[in-house]
Amino acid sequence: MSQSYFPSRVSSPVKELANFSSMMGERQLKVEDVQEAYVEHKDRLVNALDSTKSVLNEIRKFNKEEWIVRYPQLRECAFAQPETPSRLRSLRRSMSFADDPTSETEVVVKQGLTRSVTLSSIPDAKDEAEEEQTSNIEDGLLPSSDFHVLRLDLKLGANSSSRAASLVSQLEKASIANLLDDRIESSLSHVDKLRLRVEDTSSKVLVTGDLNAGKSTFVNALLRREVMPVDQQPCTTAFCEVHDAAENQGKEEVHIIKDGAVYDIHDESTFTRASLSELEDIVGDNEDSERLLKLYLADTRTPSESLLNNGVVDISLIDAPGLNRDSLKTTALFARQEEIDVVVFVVSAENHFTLSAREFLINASKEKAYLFIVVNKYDQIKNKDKCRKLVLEQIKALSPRTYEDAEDLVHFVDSAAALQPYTANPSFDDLESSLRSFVLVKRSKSKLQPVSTYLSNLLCDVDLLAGANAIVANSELEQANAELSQVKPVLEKMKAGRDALEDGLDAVEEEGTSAANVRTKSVLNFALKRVEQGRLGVDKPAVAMPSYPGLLGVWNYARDVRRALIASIDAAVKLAEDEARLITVGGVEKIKSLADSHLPDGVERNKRVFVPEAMFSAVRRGKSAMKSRRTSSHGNAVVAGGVHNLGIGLAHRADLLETTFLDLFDVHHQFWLYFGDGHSAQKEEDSPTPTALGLVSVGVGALTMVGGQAVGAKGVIEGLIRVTDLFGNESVKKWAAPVLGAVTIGLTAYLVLELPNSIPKTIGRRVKASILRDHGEEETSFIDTHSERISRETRKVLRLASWDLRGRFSNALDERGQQVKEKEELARKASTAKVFFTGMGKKTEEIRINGHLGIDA
Ligand SMILES: Nc1nc2c(ncn2[C@@H]2O[C@H](COP(=O)(O)OP(=O)(O)OP(=O)(O)O)[C@@H](O)[C@H]2O)c(=O)[nH]1
Repeated sequence: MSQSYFPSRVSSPVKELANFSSMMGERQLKVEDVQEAYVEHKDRLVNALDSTKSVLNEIRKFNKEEWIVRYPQLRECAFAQPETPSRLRSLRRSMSFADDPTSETEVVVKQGLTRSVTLSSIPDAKDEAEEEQTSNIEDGLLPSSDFHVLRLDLKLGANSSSRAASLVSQLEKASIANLLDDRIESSLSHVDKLRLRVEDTSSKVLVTGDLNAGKSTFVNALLRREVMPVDQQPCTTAFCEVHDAAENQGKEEVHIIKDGAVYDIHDESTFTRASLSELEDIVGDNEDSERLLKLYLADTRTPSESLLNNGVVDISLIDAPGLNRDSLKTTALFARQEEIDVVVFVVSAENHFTLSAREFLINASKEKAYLFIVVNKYDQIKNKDKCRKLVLEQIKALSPRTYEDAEDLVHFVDSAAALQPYTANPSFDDLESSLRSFVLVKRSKSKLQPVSTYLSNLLCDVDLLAGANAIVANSELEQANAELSQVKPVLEKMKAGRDALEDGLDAVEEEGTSAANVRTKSVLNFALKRVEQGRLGVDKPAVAMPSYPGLLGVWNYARDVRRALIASIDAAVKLAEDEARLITVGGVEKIKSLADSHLPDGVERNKRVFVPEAMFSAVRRGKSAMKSRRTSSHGNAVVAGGVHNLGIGLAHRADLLETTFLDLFDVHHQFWLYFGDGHSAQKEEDSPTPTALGLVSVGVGALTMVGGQAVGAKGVIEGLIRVTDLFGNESVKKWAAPVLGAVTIGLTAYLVLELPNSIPKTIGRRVKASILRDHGEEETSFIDTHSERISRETRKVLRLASWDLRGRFSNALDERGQQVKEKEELARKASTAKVFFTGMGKKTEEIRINGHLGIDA
């Protein structure tokens, strides 16, 4: 089944009015039937006009509020396949739009009473259209693929400059839609006028003919009253228009229209009133000027008898002057007027057609194919058959179509006799009946048919417009849906993954930060422990542990050991930072992979390259920072630790590098290790130079150290007390001093020999103590400060990276959300438009069927 935007044409509409002419041929035709058919036709047309109006208004409203209606342009299809049958090729059109002339779609345009536009890619539609087209061509309907009524004059003509033409092609959709709206608006006002015309029941019958042919007598016979003056000498030149007195409030009267005035029954200034009895004089007085008189007559006969008061159409009879050279032009002009529905030509059976009559008839038959001919004074003719034959032959030559319907249109009568009361005059009755039907048929042709044709054309245009727009709407709907099917899942996926991304980023940040923290603590803990033991804090330090140069170089040795140990702490901090860098690199990589799995294609990834080396550095701006500046390999970057006096850069601190005597013999340490509370020792280490007490302490220290190792602290103290006691004894004094001196010297020698081992430990302890003192004297403080600093920096970098991803994700989400919203809106509009335009095709079809449009009435 083909996909068509319109229903298939419903066939066999009622054809009463189409059969009017043939009805004319039926002698038994009843006047009432014709009247009824006319009224039905009129009512159907009025309904069709109203429905068309509402359809046009709907399009205008839709154009303004919902959808910019596109204006299609159809051209002979340039790209139809050569093997396509020529008949089918004639149906193919290349459709483009005025606002987009370059994009062409091949369509099949079904033309005829109805019109549909179908995509040529739909095979069934081609076959259907082909059949339709063939039958229409056979019916004499020529194919036309352009607009009839709603045509927009977008082309500036062949002579227009190419610049102007290109301007036209660049017209925007909206401006073309506005032009279309204007066109529809003017069409609507035309529909209003047509409605007035259809509803206007007045119809004029012009009675003219040769001089003295008996026109006035004929008019009087139709009225069954002697109203029009007969036998006027010389011939009258006035046009007497006879109306039903009902139009003049039932009053019988003559209105003489003033020269140059446009007659208005309600405007006294346009005419002068006179009584019917004055008519003869008025007509007689107006011999030289062609005046128009309005006669209002009361016709008392029933509607089925009366011509004037027939109940359907307000017929007015116009008794025109007899044709002569002077009046010929005026009468011919009069006959051409649009409101003249029927021309009744009165010819005398005695005289046949004069030269003026022939001239008039030839011209009139061009304008009005059928003429109603009254051959008057037939009673005067002896050889009636011969006369009839001769007259008909003349008519055949003058108006062939009238001749064809001669039985209805040519009447041989005796008008004078029709005026005789109580006299049967069947031929005149027959004439009257035919005339009345003819007036209605002609009226149908002259007033209803043009309306019907206009409506048919207009509805065809609506079909074309709706069909083309339905195709556009459908393709926009398909496109919007296709785009939605791509964009929507992306949006859904992003929405669904939003929490996972948040959790993932939080986890990366937390894990990275905590890993850096733990790792720093472990590295520094390890390093400090080793330094305390007199070993380097890291395995591969930049500054190696010096080798012991001997007693003479002990001072330099101590200084070098101190420097190496301090540098190794620096190295440990650096190591912790390096490890944090690695952790950060890992975190950044994880964030990248989160970006890959959560950011849709086409979203730009973070282009900034992460430089781990840039971590733990900051650009110094303040002067105060100059003190601890430490230029790194990254230009102005200063290692953070150096800036904050937190560790890295210890090897550059003069206070820490200063070597003291206590580095050689840490007497206080040893002493307080055994005798103190373990805390006070540090206080004593503030003194950078050896004091007297310090020197004395060396000996005691050495003693205690030796004693501590050899005999135990308690034993040494007890020994010392005993030694003190001995000094009180005079005999002991003599030998005790040399012995004590010798012991001291021995012990000192021992300590000196131990120096290569003890110095690193001593210095290590002192260095650790100094560093810890710098950091609030809490052993963990130094480590915590660094682990916090390093983990904070790690968090900072990871947070920046995740913020960037969050930002990109949120922007992409908003963008996709917006896209989906836009596409959904597009799809909604296109879907509404598709339904609207498809429905429009159905509506025009209904109007056509109900209004019996496109039928030759
Ligand atoms: N016998 C006979 N005489 C008729 C007939 N019709 C008209 N007449 C006479 O013909 C004469 C002229 O008739 P009018 O009706 O005045 O003719 P007209 O065509 O109106 O004349 P103009 O307007 O002057 O051209 C009158 O004397 C009528 O009585 C007819 O059918 N039979």
